[in-house]
Amino acid sequence: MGRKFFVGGNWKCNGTTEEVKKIVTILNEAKVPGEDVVEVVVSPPFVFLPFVKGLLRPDFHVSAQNCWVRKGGAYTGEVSAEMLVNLGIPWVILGHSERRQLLQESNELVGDKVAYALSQGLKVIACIGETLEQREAGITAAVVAEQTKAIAAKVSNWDNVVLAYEPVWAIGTGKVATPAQAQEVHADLRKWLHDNVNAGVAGSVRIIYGGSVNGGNAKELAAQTDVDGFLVGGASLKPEFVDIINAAT
Ligand SMILES: O=C(COP(=O)(O)O)NO
Repeated sequence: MGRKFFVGGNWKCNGTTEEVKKIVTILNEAKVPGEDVVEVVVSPPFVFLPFVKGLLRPDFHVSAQNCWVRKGGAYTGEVSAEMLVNLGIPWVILGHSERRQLLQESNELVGDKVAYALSQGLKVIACIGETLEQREAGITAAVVAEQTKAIAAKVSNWDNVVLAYEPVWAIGTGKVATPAQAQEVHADLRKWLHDNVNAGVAGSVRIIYGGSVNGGNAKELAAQTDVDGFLVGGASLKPEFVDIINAAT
């Protein structure tokens, strides 16, 4: 396989200057594997991005949590991909379920956002995941395939894409997917990529899991063949984020 382990920390809409300084100090002092083993990307709110980038250790990287779908301009409140590039922010999370649910971001819009961000030179953590109702209805595979298809329809080069499977029912609930549940969906996604994109992309794209990952469950999840890392929410704001990074080894 040879896929480098990836651990993302999605801080969501959290933090004060003091809190951010504390988190970054913990990260800067953390004993973790080298970046040849695990890639660590933390995603503060926009307002803290340059601040965190300036304080964070050089082997960790920063990500935005979203960006606009086209070139900047008369779009009040939006932040463009060009602005992130201008600030030296290399990554962006797109299609997070909280934006799909709360802001009605459609599969097509997410696909367009991913394509535009890549076109501007950003690396993308593209999020997909089913709701509890969809899982209970037995349509998880179809839902995540549809979400991935909308991204694949607009992406020609997957080198700078990490796919994050985040079951909505596991986000912020403490109800983490079992290792078997995560492995099943990740394997389905890798097969979908193999059958609908190509074998090279299927073998190289990192598919990471998000949804109530913590220091206690990360190791077992990381041991799954097709789990290539995590996108961590709540626990990324705590010292246990370091334990999650170390689950890579
Ligand atoms: O939304 C998440 C996961 O959040 P939690 O770890 O808090 O479930 N990652 O983007």
